[in-house]
Amino acid sequence: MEISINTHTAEPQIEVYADRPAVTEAIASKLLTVLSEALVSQPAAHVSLTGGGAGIAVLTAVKDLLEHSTTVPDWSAVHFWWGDERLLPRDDAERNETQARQALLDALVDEHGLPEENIHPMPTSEDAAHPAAGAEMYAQQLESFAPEGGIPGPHGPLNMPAFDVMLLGVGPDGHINSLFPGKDSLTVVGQTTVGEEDAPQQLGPPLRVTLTFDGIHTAQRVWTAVTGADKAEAAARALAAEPDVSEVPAANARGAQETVWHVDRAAAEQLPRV
Ligand SMILES: O=C(O)[C@H](O)[C@@H](O)[C@H](O)[C@H](O)COP(=O)(O)O
Repeated sequence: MEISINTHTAEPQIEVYADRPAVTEAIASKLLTVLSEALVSQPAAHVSLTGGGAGIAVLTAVKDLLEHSTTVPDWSAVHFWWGDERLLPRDDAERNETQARQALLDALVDEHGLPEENIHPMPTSEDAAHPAAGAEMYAQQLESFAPEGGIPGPHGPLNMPAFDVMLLGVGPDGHINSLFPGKDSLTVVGQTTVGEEDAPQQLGPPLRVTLTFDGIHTAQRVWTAVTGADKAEAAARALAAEPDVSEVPAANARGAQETVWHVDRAAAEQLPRV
């Protein structure tokens, strides 16, 4: 199964920072700016969140920045979605939703005017009996925020909101969201979400819901947060010339208008173009 990069998306730009705090502060600051600017000409802005250490650290950095930043979006017009989730009970500590609420979203709701209904978590194990059902439920939620006619994608229009920013972490094996090397989910086209029954054991709970590559590629901006020496090989493989996406899904972490890899020095160690 060889999968190529979707070349109708933006070539990756690489930004190297000293360490994880520098990566997460930079992303947090850009996020506040991009959302504020988007809301000048749009009624709403949509952000897709991710899990993992770096993804959650970005949210903590946003919360820290709120204390002294003068560039702050109108949170009542910002919607938060997820790129992947574990099919676990509501409030389970391993859910990306639970971690994101603790890191940032609870504070935005309690103190900064984010309406609870603007938070769009992926289904829990109470909501959906299995990942395929959860994926279908989330596809319907996404569809209810789709612009008329959907968003153009390489395999036809997709019914989902246009994400202004999609945050992604990258696993040491090169996965993004819950798109893991060698899995059938990588070949799914023309739909926004897919279920994963068998995430690699060492990466936590096996039952997942994830956006597809097509779903990721509709995002205007895709920003990765990649830190630590254990990510150096995955980053180098993803950013090498002509990678096989089925072996390193992160090679296809690309946005419609902008793709930025935010890496710290340790993760950049093996990059060909830095
Ligand atoms: O649900 C998840 O686990 C994530 O969405 C996953 O794709 C994560 O972003 C990577 O595994 C990187 O995680 P780290 O930043 O912890 O390495």
